[in-house]
Amino acid sequence: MWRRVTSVSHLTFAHKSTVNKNACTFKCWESFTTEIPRKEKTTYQRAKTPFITFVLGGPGSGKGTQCMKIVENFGFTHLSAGELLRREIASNSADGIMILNTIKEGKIVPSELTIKLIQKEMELSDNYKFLIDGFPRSEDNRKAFEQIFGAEPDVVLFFDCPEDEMVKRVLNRNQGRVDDNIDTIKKRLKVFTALNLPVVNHYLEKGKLYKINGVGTVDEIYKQVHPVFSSFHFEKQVRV
Ligand SMILES: Nc1ncnc2c1ncn2[C@@H]1O[C@H](COP(=O)(O)OP(=O)(O)O)[C@@H](O)[C@H]1O
Ligand SMILES: Nc1ccn([C@@H]2O[C@H](COP(=O)(O)OP(=O)(O)O)[C@@H](O)[C@H]2O)c(=O)n1
Ligand SMILES: [Mg+2]
Repeated sequence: MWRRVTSVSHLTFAHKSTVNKNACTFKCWESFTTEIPRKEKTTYQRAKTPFITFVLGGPGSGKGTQCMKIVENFGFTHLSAGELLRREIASNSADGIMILNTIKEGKIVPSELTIKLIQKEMELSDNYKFLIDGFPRSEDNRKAFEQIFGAEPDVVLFFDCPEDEMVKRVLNRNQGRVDDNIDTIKKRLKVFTALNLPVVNHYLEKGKLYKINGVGTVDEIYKQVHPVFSSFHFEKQVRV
């Protein structure tokens, strides 16, 4: 478990919101104080100011691979939206069949459902630095997140990779995923172009986007990623 040792004056991350400050003050407070063991609430949870990174890019662009390196180097908690949805399918939840069919078709699961899964993981975490990988995948995802969390990301990484390279990587991924076949990949690429690129452009206009060239070795790509995070001052943490 990680605990921040410096004192923090912000009780919520309302200061980051340009969307709905009241919603943020209320909803984020509520969000980070539910389902947390009582003794944690007053000390650590109050001090937590989330640092949110969205990780965008087409299927196979290397999001998950680079997230692992960011976790190793900067102590982020990695939340893959796709992984959370696959876990939901595996748990035989009421939404499982619908999620499975949506993923097989390369389409986007309703935003509220994905956000609920992300929010639950954030509540359960002792960390304050989050990599939200594969989200938002559409303007609807993005707007729903802003509405529910009342906050925007601090950083948005976008892995820019040519389609033929992404297809090659996905077909070699060998993780037994139902959507890693050529038919579904073609659909996912279409959905990516139509729905994800507007999100990329939104964050570009807001000055939050870090566009990374997704071609090269894993280490070559990480060399572009590392400076994005080393330019931020993260507060010291100690293990307790
Ligand atoms: N720079 C790279 N060069 C070659 N293969 C890569 C690179 N980065 C990741 N891969 C491989 O490509 C596949 C897709 O990478 P992944 O990180 O799962 O992408 P995404 O999460 O964007 O779909 C994986 O099998 C991974 O090991
Ligand atoms: N925000 C999200 C993320 C993923 N998904 C679904 O989950 C699938 C797999 O997402 P993923 O992020 O694991 O896929 P990769 O880009 O890592 O290959 C997507 O193609 C969508 O069908 C979604 O509906 N909404
Ligand atoms: Mg992935």
